[in-house]
Amino acid sequence: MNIKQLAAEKAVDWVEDGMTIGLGTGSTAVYAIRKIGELVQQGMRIQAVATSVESEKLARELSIPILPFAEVGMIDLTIDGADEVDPDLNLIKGGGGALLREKIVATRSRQLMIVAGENKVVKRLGEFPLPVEVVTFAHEWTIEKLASLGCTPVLRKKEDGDVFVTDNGNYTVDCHFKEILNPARMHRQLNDIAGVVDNGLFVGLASAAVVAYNSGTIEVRRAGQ
Ligand SMILES: O=C(CO)[C@H](O)[C@H](O)COP(=O)(O)O
Repeated sequence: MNIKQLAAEKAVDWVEDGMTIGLGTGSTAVYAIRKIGELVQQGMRIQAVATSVESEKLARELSIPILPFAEVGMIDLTIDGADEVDPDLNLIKGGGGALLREKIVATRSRQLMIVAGENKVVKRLGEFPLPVEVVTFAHEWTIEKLASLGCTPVLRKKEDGDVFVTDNGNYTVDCHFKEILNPARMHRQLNDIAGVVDNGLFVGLASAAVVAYNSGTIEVRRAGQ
């Protein structure tokens, strides 16, 4: 079993009968969705919301009931991946292009549990290029503003060379900072730019991280510990 699967399946231990679950996006979160699908097959009563079109499609294939947003009060538990996790459980997310929906779901969740291999754990955020979702209108100007914050911004493209468009019809700009000294301040500065919809810094949102190591051990880190 690879470390993504190890972490993701461990996190599903926290899923209980009757819960509303937030389904994350990405290659690690997929393992959690598949495991949750098995629980549903076994008769556990779970309802879910998804953080991307892709995750919703997989959930439906696995017969996981997807709730309309209007019918959801609080989400009990969201299980999602991350691109970087720092010692305070601040995160960079959005490598898979779903940061906005992931953040909306995270902020509606009693618990956000991050699942990650040890390679995602860092001392300081920023080595991974920070994804920023921007509206398409005058995105060239928004990119100039992003550069003024000290990063090298790169408009995300697909392998075929076309610009990557998010599930929300926006663009993603990957901002190469190398290091982000103050994630909370950077989060505010980025979202203050007109044209920015949101950015991939998740500050103070994660309640726990399940980290799997190549040795096969699993560590559960809790926020504030
Ligand atoms: O934030 C995300 C998608 O927007 C993903 O959770 C993040 O990119 C990690 O992906 P993976 O598990 O494939 O490494």
